[in-house]
Amino acid sequence: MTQVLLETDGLTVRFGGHVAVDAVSCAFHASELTAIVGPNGAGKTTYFNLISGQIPVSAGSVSLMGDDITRLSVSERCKRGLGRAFQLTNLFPGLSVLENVRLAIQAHRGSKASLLTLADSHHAVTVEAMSVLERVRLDTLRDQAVSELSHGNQRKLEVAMLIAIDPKVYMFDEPTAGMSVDEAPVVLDLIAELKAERDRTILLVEHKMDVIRTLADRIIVLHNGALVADGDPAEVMASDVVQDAYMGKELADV
Ligand SMILES: Nc1ncnc2c1ncn2[C@@H]1O[C@H](COP(=O)(O)OP(=O)(O)OP(=O)(O)O)[C@@H](O)[C@H]1O
Repeated sequence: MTQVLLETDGLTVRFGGHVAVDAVSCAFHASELTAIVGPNGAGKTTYFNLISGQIPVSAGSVSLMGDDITRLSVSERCKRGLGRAFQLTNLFPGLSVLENVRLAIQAHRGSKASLLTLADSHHAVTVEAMSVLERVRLDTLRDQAVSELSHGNQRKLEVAMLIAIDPKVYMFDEPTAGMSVDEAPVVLDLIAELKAERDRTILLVEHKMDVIRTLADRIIVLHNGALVADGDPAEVMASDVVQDAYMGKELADV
């Protein structure tokens, strides 16, 4: 088994009396794409929010490459290699496509950029940004203001900005939602490439079964905040527990 990059142990959050994520223990490995599925309100987005630090935990812990990051801020987690698309990297609508990616790269480089001369740094960042934009097929729109992009292209730009900061763990929450049929494959191909090329852990919250079938190495199922199934996609999707969860039946016997 490959290296564990991310792990949650007994991860729990309560909102008043409601347990939205209930003692979820799970390890995620390098080069593995895990789809997180479950019916509406199962706790998938809340589990993501706990991992990325958007909300504090009630109990349990999150570890990244063996380090406990449970008390770290969103930006500290990001610096350590946890990258979440669509919430982490806010777009700057008044700036161009290229400037948005340049800013992501510069923020990621931080003090390292000061080792280069200003002119060299500017050129290097532009070259890197253009290479990322080519990957998401947005290079021809480099000078367009983000506010003028289609919804699908804005989401592709968010993926580009995430690739630019090169995280160890990628978190995607329904990455193709709202995209047209010709836009979605570009993003799905990219996600598949990231796993193969960069040896990264990818977590994907997804409802679309065709996307899960194409990309997932593993599926975990949340139901009423608890982890109720974990394993090979075909077996998990065929299991009684998943059939019951999606049919909204009781899972008292799990
Ligand atoms: N900040 C909050 N305060 C109170 N309850 C919350 C909060 N955030 C989430 N919840 C509740 O926690 C439960 C899990 O919600 P969550 O959005 O994580 O589910 P989900 O599996 O992502 O659903 P969907 O597939 O519809 O996006 C829901 O009952 C939701 O109402």
